[in-house]
Amino acid sequence: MRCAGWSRSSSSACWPARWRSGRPCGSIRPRRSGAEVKARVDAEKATEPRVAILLEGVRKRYGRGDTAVDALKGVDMRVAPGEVVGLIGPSGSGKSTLLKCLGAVIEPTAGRMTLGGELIYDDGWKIPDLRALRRDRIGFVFQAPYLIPFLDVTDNVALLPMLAGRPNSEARDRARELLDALGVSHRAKAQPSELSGGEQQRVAIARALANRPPVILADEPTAPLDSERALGVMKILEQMAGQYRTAIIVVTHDEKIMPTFRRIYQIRDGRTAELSEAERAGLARGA
Ligand SMILES: Nc1ncnc2c1ncn2[C@@H]1O[C@H](COP(=O)(O)OP(=O)(O)OP(=O)(O)O)[C@@H](O)[C@H]1O
Repeated sequence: MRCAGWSRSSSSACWPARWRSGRPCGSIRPRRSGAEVKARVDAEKATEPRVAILLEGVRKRYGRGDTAVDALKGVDMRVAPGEVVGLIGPSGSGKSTLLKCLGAVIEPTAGRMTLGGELIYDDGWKIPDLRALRRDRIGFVFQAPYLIPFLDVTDNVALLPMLAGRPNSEARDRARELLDALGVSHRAKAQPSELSGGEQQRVAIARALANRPPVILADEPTAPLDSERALGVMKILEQMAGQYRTAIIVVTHDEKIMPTFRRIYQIRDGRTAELSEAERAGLARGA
């Protein structure tokens, strides 16, 4: 699938001046302890909605008249907070279209979509500010990390919370906590070009989590990686989903990671079906 490059909206003109000047921002505050993080996650768990992503009869028609294409013909899907779900399907089956609808990049034609307990689409958008929805409620992870080359690792992660209006110190604290959780805190001051591919992908995952979105959409996140690294990325996504109660949908063709999913949706000819245990086992064997 083609990636909707994260950097597209990242014109330097709209960034805070302190980044353009290269000066460090925010004060250094002590890291949160593991117990504090756990207490916060437990508190969030107690009040979280039971379904993070609910799609009901989502349809998407491109074009009109004789040339219309019904890419989605009534998609149903349910993902719980903290769950990592696979989405597979042959080329042209509608995977990209589904991610774009869910990511509020394109508008569906009909149906209902609920995200983090909030109805965002019901035969029309229910949210006035789709840009804020994408920035604050949905994290994106792509095949390539798309880190901003002239910001250090911490600023790459802190950027989104700052754009969402968080104070510098809080945004940077959050970045440090995530880099720590992902095992790359020792690279916090490095430039992206100084990182290995695996480290860059971890930073990209930290960035996707930075606004604590209820949902992450991951588009072929392991495609260019060898088996060991691909399984490493999936393990991290699982851990992060559990720790931050984020629902993650992973679009993939990658056979290596099929055994890691407890649930897989298959999209075929614009409709979704959840694979049975036997079908998942068959996929895991490469059958
Ligand atoms: N902008 C568009 N205008 C018209 N038709 C489109 C558009 N985008 C996608 N389609 C069509 O919608 C259908 C689903 O396409 P989509 O890109 O969602 O599939 P996909 O499963 O992501 O495929 P792939 O794995 O090859 O990326 C295809 O028939 C495609 O040709």
